[in-house]
Amino acid sequence: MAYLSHIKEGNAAIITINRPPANALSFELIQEIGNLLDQIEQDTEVRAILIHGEGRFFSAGADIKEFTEIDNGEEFSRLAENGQDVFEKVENFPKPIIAAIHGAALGGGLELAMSCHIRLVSENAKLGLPELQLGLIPGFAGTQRLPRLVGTAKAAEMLFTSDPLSGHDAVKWGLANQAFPEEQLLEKAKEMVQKIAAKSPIALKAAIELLQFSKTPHFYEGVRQEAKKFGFVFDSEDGKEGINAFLEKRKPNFTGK
Ligand SMILES: C/C=C/C(=O)SCCNC(=O)CCNC(=O)[C@H](O)C(C)(C)COP(=O)(O)OP(=O)(O)OC[C@H]1O[C@@H](n2cnc3c(N)ncnc32)[C@H](O)[C@@H]1OP(=O)(O)O
Repeated sequence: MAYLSHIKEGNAAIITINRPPANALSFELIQEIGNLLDQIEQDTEVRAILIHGEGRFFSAGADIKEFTEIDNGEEFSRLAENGQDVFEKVENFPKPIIAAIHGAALGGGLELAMSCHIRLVSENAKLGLPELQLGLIPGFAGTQRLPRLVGTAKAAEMLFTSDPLSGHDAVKWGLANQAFPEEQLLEKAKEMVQKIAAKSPIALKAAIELLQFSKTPHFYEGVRQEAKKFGFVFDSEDGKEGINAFLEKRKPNFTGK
């Protein structure tokens, strides 16, 4: 089943995520992102990429329904490592990737968006890492990428409260580059991707490689620790309670076990 499609417009590739109802990032969809990027990397006609979501949201995060198929924390840690690897490929991709975010980019959806080089948002979009609401923590490098963008204090507030930022506030905090009324977002994002695609692919690749040096060895150690702790919290009773509460559409009752 293909949840991603792409079309070429000039020297840009426009990727659409289409997995109703919420573009939740299933294991399969995350693999598809990696595979499609491998394909696009070889396509010399494509010099810049735009990724956006079909339907109501950019992406509401990892597929919480699939979490119930996972038996133990170790498997959950592997799920995190796999997502981290694909999103690292996104951030290291030799051609610029813009995320156009409407509706919501939550959890893994925001982690995907944060691994893109540029984020354009609709003013009313919701951007957040609400995993603690599920008794979990982010697992696709969100604990490391969010503070790089918004600072540690704001990242702590967003993690601890699970409250998302509006698109407007995401720009204020440096999480997004620019905000537009939702009906203009795609058009504005397409204008930007075409502007970037007109640049030298050699210079773009060099600029991306240089931007990666802002990631210190601590970033990679933090990402490794995140995957470990992602599995650890999954094994707690609170982790099960949070996931069940979401699926049963009720508030979780966390006991600290
Ligand atoms: C390592 C990474 C970890 C993670 O990413 S963990 C996941 C983090 N994400 C979240 O916790 C977000 C969860 N979703 C929500 O908070 C809400 O949803 C929204 C704010 C996105 C939308 O709310 P509303 O407009 O009231 O719609 P609705 O009825 O809640 O959702 C529509 C349908 O979409 C499904 N859905 C939403 N998010 C997810 C998801 N992350 N995984 C799987 N399904 C999801 C729902 O269940 C429902 O489906 P149905 O109509 O069949 O009841």
